[in-house]
Amino acid sequence: MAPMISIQAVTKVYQSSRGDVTSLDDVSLDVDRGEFVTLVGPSGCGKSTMLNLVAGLLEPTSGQVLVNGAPVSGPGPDRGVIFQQYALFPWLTARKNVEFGLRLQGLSKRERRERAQHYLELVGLGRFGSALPKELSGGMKQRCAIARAYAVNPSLLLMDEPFGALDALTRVQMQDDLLATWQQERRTVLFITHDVDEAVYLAGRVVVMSPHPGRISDIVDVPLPYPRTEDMRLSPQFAEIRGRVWRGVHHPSATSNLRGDGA
Ligand SMILES: Nc1ncnc2c1ncn2[C@@H]1O[C@H](COP(=O)(O)OP(=O)(O)OP(=O)(O)O)[C@@H](O)[C@H]1O
Repeated sequence: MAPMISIQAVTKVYQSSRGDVTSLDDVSLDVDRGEFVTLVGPSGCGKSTMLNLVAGLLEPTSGQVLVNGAPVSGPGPDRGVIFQQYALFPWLTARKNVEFGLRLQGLSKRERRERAQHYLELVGLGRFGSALPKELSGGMKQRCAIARAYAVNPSLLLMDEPFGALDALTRVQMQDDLLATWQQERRTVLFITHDVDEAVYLAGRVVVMSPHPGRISDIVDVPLPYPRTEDMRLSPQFAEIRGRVWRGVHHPSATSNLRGDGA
């Protein structure tokens, strides 16, 4: 079976007023169905560019991106995208926000309502369907955005720093909530973060990127089972994996020779 995502020798060059900027340089990556992969790296290493290429919001300069075996030629309902800013419609209730994407799928009013309720419950907002976004906390808004993305039943979730605007405690809670949701309805997830701890805690595989030009400098397996727990987060094994990812992010030249050695 084809991998869910196949990024094949992709280079992306932006034309800007300051000349050409090579954002991604000959990057290849396959992600299997049901995998949770995090992308981590310093600012400007091309994480968002990579996610937007998979989302179909950008086109590669060379190389190709396949989703489910087919070349990406634009956005589609098979891919749900969640950005740092919650992007909820402020004039719609939480339920109507979740229902919004379902209208395009031609579901009846009753089906839309049931599906929205199911996903609101899945993210712990079952009792907040009639609340407006301004009545929800930052974490609740982001859970609502996740419910909306899940409800359209995408096979792939693309998340660009979704917890970046949240305080540290809410963030940890959101990580557990997201993993719980993912374990129940296993979608493939590509998740961008600056936070090394978050990258390791969530992922089955961490892809470490380095900038100028953007490349993959290391790929680190996280062999910890799900569900992930606080004890795991505080374990020596976690510390060891985090150490390797940390070095990859902060001292990219030291780890770049690891690439491809399967270590
Ligand atoms: N529209 C654009 N025009 C010109 N250059 C761009 C454009 N978008 C991104 N870039 C450049 O491409 C490089 C990669 O940007 P990208 O946003 O993908 O990185 P990132 O790793 O997601 O960064 P951050 O973590 O800060 O969001 C950067 O050098 C950036 O300045």
